Parts: sequence; structure tokens; C-alpha cells
Amino acid sequence: KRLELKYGAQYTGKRTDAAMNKWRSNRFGQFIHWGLYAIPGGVWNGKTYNYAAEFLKSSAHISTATWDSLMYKFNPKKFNAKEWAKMAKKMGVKYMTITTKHHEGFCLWPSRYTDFNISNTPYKKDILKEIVDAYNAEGIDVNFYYSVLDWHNPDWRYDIKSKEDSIAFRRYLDFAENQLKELATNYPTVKAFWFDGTWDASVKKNGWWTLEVEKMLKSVRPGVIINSRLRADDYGSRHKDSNGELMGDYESGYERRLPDPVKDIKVTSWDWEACMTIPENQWGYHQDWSISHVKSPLELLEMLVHATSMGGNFLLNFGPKGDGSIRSEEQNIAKTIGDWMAVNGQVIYNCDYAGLKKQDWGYFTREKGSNQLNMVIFNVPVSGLLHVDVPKGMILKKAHFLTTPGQQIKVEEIAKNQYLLHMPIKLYTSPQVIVVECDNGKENANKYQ
Ligand SMILES: C[C@@H]1N[C@@H](c2cn(-c3ccccc3)nn2)[C@H](O)[C@@H]1O
Repeated sequence: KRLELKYGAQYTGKRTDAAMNKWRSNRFGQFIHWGLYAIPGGVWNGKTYNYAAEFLKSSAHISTATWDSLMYKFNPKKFNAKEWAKMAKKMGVKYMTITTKHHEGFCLWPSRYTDFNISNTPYKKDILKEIVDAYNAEGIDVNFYYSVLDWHNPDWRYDIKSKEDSIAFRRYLDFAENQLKELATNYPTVKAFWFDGTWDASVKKNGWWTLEVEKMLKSVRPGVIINSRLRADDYGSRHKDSNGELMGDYESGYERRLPDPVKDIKVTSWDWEACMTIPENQWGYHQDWSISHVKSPLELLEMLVHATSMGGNFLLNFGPKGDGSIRSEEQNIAKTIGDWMAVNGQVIYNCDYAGLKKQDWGYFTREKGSNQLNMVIFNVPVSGLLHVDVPKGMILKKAHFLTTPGQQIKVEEIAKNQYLLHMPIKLYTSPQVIVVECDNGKENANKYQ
């Protein structure tokens, strides 16, 4: 039975306005985690802490006063926003999401509502504006990550257990809403807000505020896009309301994981985005990446294709150093992925779920409105035979490698709604793309009756 909700989903189905269509067609984004945590980089008093570097304050049990004094050391001598943006452009991202304020509470912009911000560092200048302008100049959309959880602000509460808790937390919610209004007003090209740090009881008990913030941002910046992670409904239900309807404009629950192509196929019916770290679990810069697996460019590229094949966006994280430079591992990943995207980007940008059953050899994507099916092959079968099951009435016609349109690939119909594509057997060292002309004609539908 459907519940009457005051703070639930505001609409159902995918947004189809120009701003959301652009967000969706972008598909590939760069996440940037940059703050005071990048200065120690996971090491404190000579000890390396293996947990996520942006959590060093809690891992090393550092007092807020000591941690906050890092502000007086923030002076990124090697920072160059244009270089960051050029690297991102070459990687092939169409958007970038940056931590304006992470859990530590330090603000990369000169906020009027707290002194704990960039203007009180040796750097002084509005570094957020420099970054926004540099990325926009490269044609890359910029989105703002904002942590509601705030370790610095004394009015923050994890739960509301007393009158003074609710008075203090109300002050905090006003502070956060003012900061968000400031961001939406002063950086008019911002396209989306990525909320984090909203899992505590204090926020779940104030679902009204999460809707108020969504409405405020959409009135200050019409068309702006809000992730589901901000939202809690009348009963504290998050991401999806108590009627199971998605709140916000896209689902942002996939953090360091992707939906399963079979079990989670229902995600193809709403907009969603997965965010991913290069190491096992480091968002902020960590000095020592030997402490965990570091994903290869090909592992990450497969995740990007996987996300696109299920109608989702992929947000790959970079953690610049405290001095503003980008570590060599991240530079290498940007280059390798970028080289592939330069040739094959058309199977990612403006592409979506193709409506075919997942096969072992890789992923299908399809450009909106196109009768061309894209096959991105990561696992070449020893037989060289790529099995394809098509929906009833769909016919596969000619096929070729994206890069050699003149050389046909044999398409063999082997049974009702089943084909094999004959891929030349050889050593492939990068993901292969085959494009297939297909037809949803009905004339052959009953061929195997
Ligand atoms: C997008 C990512 N979300 C932040 C995070 C993750 N977590 C967390 C905390 C406990 C268990 C699992 C996840 N807390 N904050 C990470 O710091 C990063 O910003």
C-alpha cells in the first residue's frame, strides 16, 4: 500500500531535460578528492596508517585543533589547474566532481560561513574558482561534492538525543544550507551536487531538510542535478523513499562497486553513477600505495564500459598531493585510458544499455537512437566465436572492427535469436570494439518457426 510522503521522491522516471541528457551522455567523469588530508597523505608522526587517507584524523586519533592547524600548511606550490584540466581532457572525461568540503570541514572556497577555508591558508586565493574555470575552459562540466558530515563544525551531531542537540544541529543545517546556496550562487556553471556524509541518524531524522536543500539548489540553479545520497524521506529511508521510489535525480549508491550485469539489471531503468578508487580504498592522497592492490588501467577501463553497458556513469577518483601535483600512477592511468577513449569513445559517450543479455566475452552498448550495436570485447574466446543472443525480432547484419570498417567480420545465425560472430584469432592487447549493423525488422522474426 502506497504511503503518503511529504519528503519522498518528487517525480518518477528518468529526467529527459537537456541538462540531464548532457549529464547522462557524459558517462565518464573524474572524481577529485583534495583537502588538508592530502598534506600528511596517510602518514602521521612517522607511522603509516593503512585506512583511507582522508580518514587519517580518526585513524591516528588526532585532535580537531591539531588537524585543523594543517590549514596553515596548505600552500600547493606545484598546483596548476590548467595542467589538471588538460590531463583530464586527454583521459576523455566529460565531467569532473570535486570535493568542495570533505568530512574534515575544510572548504576549498572562501566561504562566508566559516573561517576554515582556503582564504586563511598561505595560498589565500579561491582555488575552487581556478579549478572550475580551467575545467570549463577544456569543455568539461564541473560538479560539486559536499559532505554534510563535518568534523570541524561544533554544531554537527551524529544523532539527536537532547534539546540542545536539536538546537545545535538546526544551526548546523542552516550553516550547511547557506554554504550550498553560496556554492550554487557563486559558481554559476556548476552542473550537479554530489552529497556525501548523510548516513547518520541526525540527517535521517531531518528528511525535510534534504528536500528543502534540493528545492533551494534547483531554484538557485535551474536544471542542476542532485544525487540520491542527499535524500532521506519522512521515515528516514535513504536513496529510495518508503514507497521504493528513487529520490534525487540519479542513484549514487555504488561506491567502489558496480551493479551485477544479471542480478542488478533493473538499474537500467533509472539513472545511476558508480564512483571508484584506483587503490582498494583510498580517496585522498596516500603516500604509500603498496599497502593494497592498485587497479590497472585495463581493470578501470572495463569498469567504465561495464557501467555504460548498464546505463550508468563512471566516476574515477584522483587524489592530488598536498603540493598540487598528480602522482605518476594516476598520470599513467589517465594516459592509457585516454589513448583508448580517443579511438573508441563513441561506444561510451551518449551510449546506454543495449537491451541484450550479458555475454562472457564482454559488454554491449548502444548509442541513443542508433541501429548500430557496439560490442566491447575484454575476454576473447579461444574459439574466436562471440555468442550473441538477440531479443525477439532483432536481426544482426554486417559487422566490423570499429577501426577497420573495410574488413567484414562473419555474422552467422546459428539458431532462433542466436548468432556467432567469427573474430580473427590472434593476440589482442587492448579491449576490441566490433560494431554491428542491426535491424529490428519483423520480416525474419519467424524464420525458425
Ligand atoms: C565517496 C567516498 N565516501 C567517503 C566515505 C566512505 N565512508 C565509509 C565509512 C564506513 C564504511 C564505509 C564507507 N565514509 N565516508 C569517502 O571518504 C569518499 O569521499
